[in-house]
This record gives sequence, structure tokens and C-alpha cells, in this order.
Amino acid sequence: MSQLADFQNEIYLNGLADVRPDLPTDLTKLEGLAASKLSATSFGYVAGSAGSEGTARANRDAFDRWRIVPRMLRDVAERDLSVTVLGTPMPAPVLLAPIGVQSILHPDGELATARAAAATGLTTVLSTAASHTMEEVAEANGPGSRWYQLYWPKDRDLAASFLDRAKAAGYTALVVTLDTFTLAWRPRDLDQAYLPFIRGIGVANYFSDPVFQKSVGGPVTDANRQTALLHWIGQFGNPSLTWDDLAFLREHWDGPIALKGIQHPDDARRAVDAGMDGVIVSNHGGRQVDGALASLDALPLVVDAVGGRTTILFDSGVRTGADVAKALALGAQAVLVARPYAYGLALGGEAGVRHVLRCLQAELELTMALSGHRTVSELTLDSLVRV
Ligand SMILES: Cc1cc2nc3c(=O)[nH]c(=O)nc-3n(C[C@H](O)[C@H](O)[C@H](O)COP(=O)(O)O)c2cc1C
Ligand SMILES: CC(C)CC(=O)C(=O)O
Repeated sequence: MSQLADFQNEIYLNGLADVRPDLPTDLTKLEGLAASKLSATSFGYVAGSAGSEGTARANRDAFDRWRIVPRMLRDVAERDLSVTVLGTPMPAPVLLAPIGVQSILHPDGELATARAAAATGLTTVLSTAASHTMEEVAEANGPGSRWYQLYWPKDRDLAASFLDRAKAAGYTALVVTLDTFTLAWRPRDLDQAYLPFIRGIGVANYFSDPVFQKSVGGPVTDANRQTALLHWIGQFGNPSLTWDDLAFLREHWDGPIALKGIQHPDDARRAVDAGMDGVIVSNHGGRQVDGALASLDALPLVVDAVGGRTTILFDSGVRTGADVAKALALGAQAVLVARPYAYGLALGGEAGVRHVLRCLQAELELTMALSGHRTVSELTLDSLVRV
């Protein structure tokens, strides 16, 4: 590490940042670097969004319409960014969003991500569509904290098996993604005729599952691989699910459950009525419904509807410490971040993910302190102005 980086890390940033001198500390620059490193297909899959990508742009633009109003002389010498969310203590209100198929970014994929999360103390949310099994990822995460994200397959026995395995492997909370029972119209992937799954990436948790294997006549080998992939395509999502089906989750998961993909206040109310423990206000990073509202614009509506009655998390468009502060001030208890750490993974493996997480955490801490906030709970609507 260069002398300057040492100075930044140890003296100026109090050892928080763990910056890598070869990666930018402005995290918005990661995407451009990842574009040069990754294949056109992998980069297109990760950076791309639905349709004209208007919602992805709206996600970012929405952050610009809220500005922080710094306050002075508030004794911010001692800062504490820690929170406890759905029973999990975290040093900062930032989680690693579920990202499937991470081996298209780096051979170590979710294993590197899980190690980086453990090193920073932040919680990683593992996708059902991961490129490594949930047991392998749990081992890599070790004493770290991890949640499991369910893509709810059509076969109930398979869903129940996923939940049993996740519980046994130490995943403490369940995130159920509702907005992606099928992939949206994604021109970058359509134009490049690219889907990671067709190459067998993202199916590790399915192919290793005893219920899945029973459905395809035994362990997946070269001989039945094609059958297994076709079975996977048929199983992946269930467009027929309704609110009544949530009872199934409660029967099979005794820990906290959060529904991901909530944008409408009535859906947030229904989640609470159905006994869910939290909602994640998310539009999947603009990857599903092009033309949908910016996720940050949905946040205050959801907070108005169910704030104080449930845990509210947020994602889609978070790129900087200031973005995190704004989402918290608007009422989220924590945020999930996705593409920035995906690019960190592509550029530097585990160390790249750590770089992103530490920079985000350090930038958040400085933003909060310099604007007069010592703790997350001090960030309120009064901390912002809409311009
Ligand atoms: C390449 C990629 C893969 C993703 N895979 C999943 C997934 O498996 N499960 C899920 O719930 N969300 C998935 N997401 C959505 C993220 O969890 C998150 O909601 C979204 O990307 C947040 O927006 P951001 O990328 O602007 O931070 C994925 C996103 C990307 C970019
Ligand atoms: C469908 C998944 C496996 C990945 C995903 O959620 C995404 O590509 O947005």
C-alpha cells in the first residue's frame, strides 16, 4: 500500500477505509473500470437494466433531488453507526444485496463476497441463484452474519428444502424476492443472446438439492444436465403466487422474514398484516419494470404507511455514503447495496469487495459527522431538503 493510502487509512480515516490504492475511492467510477475488465456479456448482464433503463436512471436522479442540510456545533466527536436489523447487529446500516451468478464477475464469486462481508462485520444476503452452494458460502462467511434470499420455486418441497438448508447453514433471516418470478425485458442481454443460467451458472443450489435431484432422477451429471437445466427453467419462479401463499413461509421459517420488491404502500400494509417482519423497498435496481417509479420516491410512501410497525430496508441506486444517509433520513433502517460491490468483486476479488464496503462505510461516517449526526437515529426528514 502506498504511503498516501496508509495515511488516508490509518490517520485520516481512523483505519476505517481499507482503501486499495489501485481502486477509486469515488465508487461511482467503478462501473467504468469494470466495463474494461469484464467480458461484454458479463458486464451487460450486471450493469444492464430493464427496457430503456429509464427506471435505473430515475433511481439515481431521485437521490439528487434530496440534499442534506448540514448542522453545526453538535459535538460529533463520538460517532456510532451501529444498528440491529431483524435481530442482526451490524457495525453500519449497510448490507450486501443478494446478487446471483457472481462467478461471472470473479471465479471466487459469492465465496469472496462472503469473506469480505465477514472481514467488515457487515451482513451478506445470499441469493438462491448463487454460483456456489449456500453451505460453501456459509463456510466462507464463517463467524460473519448472513441472511438467505429465496427465489420461491414452483415446487413447494424444493422451497421447503432450501429453507431447511439455509437454517442449518446459519442464515438467520429470510429475504423473499417478489419482483423477479421471471427476468424482465433486458435489451443488453437479449441483444447479446446472453443468460448465465444457460451456461450452468447460478444453479448450484438447485443442482445440489436432494429434492431437485429427485425430480431429475438423481444427482446431476453430464448425462442429465440438459434435463436438469430445463427443469430449472420450469421451476425458477412462480407467477401464480398471491398474498395467501405467505403462510407457507411462516410454516417453514421460524426466523425473521422480509419481503423484497415492495414499492406500493398498500403492499407494505399487506406484508405487515401477513405477519412479515420487514419490507425491502426495492425495484431490483431498475432491472424489472422499466417505467416504474424511482425506489427512493417509493420509500417515503412506504414509511408513511407502515413506519414504526415493521422494519423498512431500502435498495436501488445507492452509490455513495451520502446516498445511504439520505435513505436513512427518509426512514429506512438500513440499505442494501448491489452493483458497487459487484464491480469491486470484478476488479479485485475479496479485497475489491472490502474496498467498496469500507469506503462506503467511511464516507457515510464522515458525511454524517460533518452534517452534525452522531448516530443513525439522528438522521431524520429534518436532515434533508427536497430541491
Ligand atoms: C447482476 C445482478 C444480480 C442480481 N441478483 C439478484 C438475486 O439473485 N436476488 C435478488 O433478490 N436480487 C438480485 N439482484 C438485485 C439486487 O439485490 C438489488 O435489488 C439491486 O441491484 C439494487 O440496486 P443497485 O444495483 O442499484 O444497488 C441482482 C442485481 C444485479 C445487478
Ligand atoms: C434472476 C436472478 C437469478 C438474478 C437477478 O435477480 C437479476 O439478474 O436481476
